[in-house]
Amino acid sequence: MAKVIDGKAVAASVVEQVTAASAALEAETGVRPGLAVVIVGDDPASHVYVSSKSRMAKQCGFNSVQHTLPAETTQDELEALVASLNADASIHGILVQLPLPGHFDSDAVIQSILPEKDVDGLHVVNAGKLMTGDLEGGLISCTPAGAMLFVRQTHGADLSGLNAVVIGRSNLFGKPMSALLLAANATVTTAHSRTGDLAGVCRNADILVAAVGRPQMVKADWVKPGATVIDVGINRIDAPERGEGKTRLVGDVAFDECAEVASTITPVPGGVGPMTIAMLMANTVTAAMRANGLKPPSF
Ligand SMILES: Nc1nc2c(c(=O)[nH]1)N[C@@H](CN(C=O)c1ccc(C(=O)N[C@@H](CCC(=O)O)C(=O)O)cc1)CN2
Repeated sequence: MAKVIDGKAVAASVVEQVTAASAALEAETGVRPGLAVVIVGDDPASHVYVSSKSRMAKQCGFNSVQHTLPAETTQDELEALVASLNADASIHGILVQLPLPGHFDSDAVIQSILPEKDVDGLHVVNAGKLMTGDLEGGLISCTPAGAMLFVRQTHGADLSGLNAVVIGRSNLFGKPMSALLLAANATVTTAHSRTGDLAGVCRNADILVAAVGRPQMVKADWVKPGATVIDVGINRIDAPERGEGKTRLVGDVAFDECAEVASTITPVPGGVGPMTIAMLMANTVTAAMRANGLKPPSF
């Protein structure tokens, strides 16, 4: 049976470090890190995530501001709000919860955030810094940064000689995850829905990262014996065994069978998910410290 990574415990230790850094910043400069979270529309899951972000920001000692906008908000109105947050010196981090309702040009909204306040790490300036191996100068997308912390805790900082396969090529996760693994010297394959013999490609991975959004797609015979398996999927499926109409969360990995083959594996829930919010806090204190001429700790 594989070692199961406790994402909640790792996230709690990141939050503890962030809280200490936030207190130190306030003691030295009188400035509290400010995080503005913007949500548009009624998506229930997004509202749960945003509430958790605002709550966690307060717990870290931040000035936490939430803007809740109706689904009918226009592109111009949303970009005007971002512009006002860009100009607000008390706000060091801006996050626009995704997905936005269908009528928005999400990329234009993200690119309107100042790169130094882009705590989601999605602005082209931050994505470009990551791509060119500048891991200290920009802000790194939260979920891949959290997943990478698990990889570092398992394999150390240098992944020379290891094959890593990332299934998924989104800007939010797959591309930055591949870039982080490459920067740590892994030999990286970014696989996706058009990859031929996906199972065979995955079987070559010492580190297998699944972010496809298809419940329990990765099976035991896709996993190299002794591999590290990181599951980024969050899928809600029917769970009639729990009663009529009940559901449960599963990842992109068939956990029970893959745990028999892997040496280390993340669960869903309680694996990568909690790291997303913890690393958002880390990015916010990082942005606030930089804005005040201080060197942030590395998380
Ligand atoms: N602007 C952004 N939008 C979205 C991001 C993001 O990083 N930036 N990521 C996801 C949603 N997300 C945060 O926003 C998020 C997803 C999951 C979790 C989490 O802790 N999951 C738990 C299970 C939660 C549950 O019970 O439903 C877990 O995996 O243990 C936190 C944050 C899309 N949008």
